[in-house]
Amino acid sequence: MCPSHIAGIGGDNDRFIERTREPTAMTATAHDTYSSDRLRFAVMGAGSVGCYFGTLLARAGHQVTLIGRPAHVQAIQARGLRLQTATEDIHVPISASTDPAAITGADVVLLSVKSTDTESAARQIQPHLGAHTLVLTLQNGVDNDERVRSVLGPRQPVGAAVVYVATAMAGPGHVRHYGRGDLLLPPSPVSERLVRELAAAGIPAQVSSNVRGALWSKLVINCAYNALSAIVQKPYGWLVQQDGALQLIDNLVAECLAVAQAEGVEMADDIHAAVQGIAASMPGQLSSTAQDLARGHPSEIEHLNGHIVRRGAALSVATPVNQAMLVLVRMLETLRPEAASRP
Ligand SMILES: NC(=O)C1=CN([C@@H]2O[C@H](COP(=O)(O)OP(=O)(O)OC[C@H]3O[C@@H](n4cnc5c(N)ncnc54)[C@H](OP(=O)(O)O)[C@@H]3O)[C@@H](O)[C@H]2O)C=CC1
Ligand SMILES: CC(C)(CO)C(=O)C(=O)O
Repeated sequence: MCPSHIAGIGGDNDRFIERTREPTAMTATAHDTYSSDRLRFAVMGAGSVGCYFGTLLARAGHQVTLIGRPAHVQAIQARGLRLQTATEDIHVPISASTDPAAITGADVVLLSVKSTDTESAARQIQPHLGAHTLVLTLQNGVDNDERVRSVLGPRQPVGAAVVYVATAMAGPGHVRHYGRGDLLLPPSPVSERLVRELAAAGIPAQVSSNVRGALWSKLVINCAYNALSAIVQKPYGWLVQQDGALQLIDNLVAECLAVAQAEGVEMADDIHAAVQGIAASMPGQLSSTAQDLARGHPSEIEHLNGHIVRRGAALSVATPVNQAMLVLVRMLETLRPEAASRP
């Protein structure tokens, strides 16, 4: 389901970008310094977020390699990546591979797997990273950068970005964009340059000294709505009209804020306004957790309400309402179609 508030779905005005460049695999170079030309990117996890940002960067002339699953890679190799937005529908030639070794030579790796796959993705790229290569997590959840660091070690540059976008894969090699598309980046030696080059590619970005607070704000929003929307398979506008739902959401938010405070997080936004704003601005939207459950995919719940419950337990903050959401979604996950068909 698309976030109908943000933008209409792009019309089918099939506008194709000419194949001015053949897709090229990233070439192995002595990769201990940033490229003096445009930064070279790799995307680990060519799903909707990675394909969206990767496509804009490739269109702007950056060398970009997508690492993804075979069906997406085959489609991208055959036809380029199809990006459909409210205003355009384009195919962009872009290098794609199923082999993580193809990231060799990247200055920046955009890690855009789901939070459930963070460590395994980090392990797969590790042998192919340059000493200077920045691994930037483009994920929901507040500890992906730490988890990547725990695999790659303290010497590898690693940072978390906050991703404000609404995208979905519509089919192999076909990404749909529904709204926004901006990034908040952590300070790093390459961040100012990244901001400039991202802007030139049509990706608004800012450097923030409080990415953690912004990630936590997103986490609180996710904890407020995602499980609830998943459990009843209903969009946010419907949820908030149900008797008692606003109180339940308030209770979820209060627990999250108590954990955040105990963690010493400086929240980046007026969180109550942000939580209310979601139902008002995305009334027709189902949460990503609801969509994952509906498709029989594992959800990121362990990194949303699950994170609050684990950190709450460690910090002696009670989180019974988040725990209820977590346990209910876990139960629904065990009932998902493929799980049910397993012996
Ligand atoms: N979509 C959105 O609008 C937004 C998403 N986010 C966050 O961004 C992150 C990415 O989300 P999204 O792009 O929607 O997720 P997707 O599931 O669309 O993309 C992740 C892709 O990575 C693939 N993948 C996982 N592990 C590997 C691997 N080792 N090698 C190759 N490919 C791999 C997955 O394949 P498979 O499914 O087969 O495992 C999947 O195709 C999430 O944390 C999400 O919460 C944040 C803001 C908005
Ligand atoms: C902001 C929100 C709640 C929008 O659906 C989201 O991030 C999600 O579904 O995971």
